[in-house]
Amino acid sequence: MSATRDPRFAPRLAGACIDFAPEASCLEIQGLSLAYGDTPALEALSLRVPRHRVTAFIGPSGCGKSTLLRALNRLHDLNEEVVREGRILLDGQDIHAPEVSVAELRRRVGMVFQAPNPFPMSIYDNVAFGLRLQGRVSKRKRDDTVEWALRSAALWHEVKDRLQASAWSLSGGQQQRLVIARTLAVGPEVLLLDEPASALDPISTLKIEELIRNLKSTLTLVLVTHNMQQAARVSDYTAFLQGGELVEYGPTDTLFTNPRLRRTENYITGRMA
Ligand SMILES: Nc1ncnc2c1ncn2[C@@H]1O[C@H](COP(=O)(O)OP(=O)(O)OP(=O)(O)O)[C@@H](O)[C@H]1O
Repeated sequence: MSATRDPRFAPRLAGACIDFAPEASCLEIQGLSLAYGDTPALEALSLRVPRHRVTAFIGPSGCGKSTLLRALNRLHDLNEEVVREGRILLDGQDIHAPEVSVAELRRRVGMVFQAPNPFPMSIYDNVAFGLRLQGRVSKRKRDDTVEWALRSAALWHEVKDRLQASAWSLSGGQQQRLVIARTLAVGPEVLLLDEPASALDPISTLKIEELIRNLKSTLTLVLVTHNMQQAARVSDYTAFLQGGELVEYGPTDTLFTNPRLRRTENYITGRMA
């Protein structure tokens, strides 16, 4: 489905930022400011992330892309230096509300990092890991879910005959797809991807990009990338950040071909590192 054919996704421009109807939004960031001690990293940032779309965060090094992504599943909770203001809503619920379980939030909002990080165990056990933590699941159900997750991560055909082999025997690209399968196995609604292909060769990168495009039929995806061609290839919407601020947010094709602000244009045409 095209990003613009669904009327809920019709652009509502406010300045240089698109907005979505609340019912079309999966995540809503409201006035989020975040500092590491005295050093501000995000400044009163507001945006809605549309459901079942790929949204890319781009911007120069240090602009706050990863900080923002990590805030979406509360990865800053253990950093006592971090000071936060503002709210993040997942399906309308404040993710910092006292009744929210962080473990359940992280099940619903999965995260994949730059370097593949499979656990030191078999391929099967990696994917089954989260299911085992969830408690009693029959072996039959576990086997079915492991197969489903590996198929969804486009890895099943490469590993189905060696599920008991060590995950570390896989190539880097296969390991990253295994990590995605491990995340999918617990049934997330959102997948956060922090430079998921930057450590991979070009063919593995294309496989991850194809996977991201395919997963949006069932998931909401948010991608941090340094690679503007990658953002252009896989995302429906792009948010450009600079100095911790949201500068421009719009449909990816518009933002790359006809940005509304000079700051965005300077960045995407390479006039700024
Ligand atoms: N754990 C931390 N402690 C202190 N400062 C941090 C921490 N993590 C990030 N920062 C600072 O916060 C700012 C934003 O960093 P962040 O990693 O979010 O940027 P980024 O856009 O993802 O950068 P890059 O593209 O280089 O990964 C930077 O000034 C960075 O130095």
